[in-house]
Amino acid sequence: SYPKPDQQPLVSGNDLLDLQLPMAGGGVTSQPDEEQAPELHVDSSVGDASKAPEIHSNFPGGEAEELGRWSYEPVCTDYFDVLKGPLCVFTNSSFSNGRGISIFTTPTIAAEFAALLPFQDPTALSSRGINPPSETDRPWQTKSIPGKGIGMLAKHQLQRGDLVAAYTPYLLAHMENLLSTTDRERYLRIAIEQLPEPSKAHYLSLATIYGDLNVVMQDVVKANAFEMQVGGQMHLAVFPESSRINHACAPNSQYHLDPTMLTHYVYAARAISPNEEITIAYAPPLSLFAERQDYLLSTFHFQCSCSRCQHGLAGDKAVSDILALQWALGNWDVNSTASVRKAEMLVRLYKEEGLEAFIDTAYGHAAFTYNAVGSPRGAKKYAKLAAEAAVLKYGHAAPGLETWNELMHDPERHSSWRRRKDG
Ligand SMILES: C[S@@+](CC[C@H](N)C(=O)[O-])C[C@H]1O[C@@H](n2cnc3c(N)ncnc32)[C@H](O)[C@@H]1O
Repeated sequence: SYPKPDQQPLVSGNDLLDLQLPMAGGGVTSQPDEEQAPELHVDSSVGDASKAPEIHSNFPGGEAEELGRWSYEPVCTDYFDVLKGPLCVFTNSSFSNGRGISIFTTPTIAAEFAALLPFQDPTALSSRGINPPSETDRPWQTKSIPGKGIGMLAKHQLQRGDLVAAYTPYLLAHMENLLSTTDRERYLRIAIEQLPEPSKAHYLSLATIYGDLNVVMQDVVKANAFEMQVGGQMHLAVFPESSRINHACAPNSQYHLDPTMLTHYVYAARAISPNEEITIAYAPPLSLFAERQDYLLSTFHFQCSCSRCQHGLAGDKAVSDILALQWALGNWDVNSTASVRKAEMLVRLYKEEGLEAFIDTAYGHAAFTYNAVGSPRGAKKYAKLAAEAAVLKYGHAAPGLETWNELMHDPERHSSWRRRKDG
């Protein structure tokens, strides 16, 4: 069956700050949860800094060669039983031609980071077009947008599938709830201070939610971080260039993260005109108007006035129609009302609602539905589209690719073949 397409939410569900900051607010940004993909069912308060513990280095081992790949001796917290180690700041200033990277994590996980290709091969990122150094190599520029702060605009025409941005983070921070806000701020400050000067200044120029200088390092994380899992542990990552991409409920772009390359990719999900704003979804696209508004207001402190939100409650009809169609198409019981007409309607609704960034779900349902009524032509067509859409959304390790391949090349062998009598 086609595995669940969890969408990487923009910044994530960690409650850094939330437990301890005296302000109201939601969690660190989280990428919108994706609607379940088709599945074939056969049967502290911000305290006085003087009270913060002395920061000391207790990096286990500490041998020169062990430290060699980090530009500074790691600065560590006390040992945490639950982590089986301390949390330390690891900085590599020469990472990606002097862009730099700081990681706040355990020494064990830091060793896993250090084993990744971008740390091992200095050309691994540049040879793949990641972190392009020159502005002329970028298809985007930034501009102040009324009511939204800074935004990212297309410099020229882009087509669906075109790469918009591919960048590594300046900061990766273990998603823990062990430190007080004050202590965490001290370590994150060291992480940012140790970056090369332009990167540090770039980090500090990014948007914040609260605007409280006492917690500015975490505030930037809250407004800009995405979740990235490395070493079996979720980390929050700040990708400064892509951080300028504002939200829309019908976004023209989609992003995914590749933890092996430590890279955040953004692709055009539909045609984008020159000077059009590039947008991604911070909120789950198939949630209702009020739910999206609540989420964006509580988590990011802004009121969304995007095209879908301007339709307000009227747009909810399309959401419930989409959900109802997906439910019907995912029902494999004998009494199912699934049909190719419904599958085509689902694809059309995704396009009409501007949800091309999430259309893999609709294409997947259509591929199964055509195959289930014994139409290999329709199954192949939609399996190909589902595969392309899944790669755009998840990258080359997208879930379900094997299924789409099988349906593309040998639909009759797939368990959905002729599973429904008529369409
Ligand atoms: C990741 S940043 C995006 C870039 C940001 N505009 C900047 O100036 O750097 C997230 C913040 O941008 C603003 N933002 C993003 N999308 C928005 C939208 N659709 N309408 C209004 N503000 C938005 C909010 O202040 C949000 O907390």
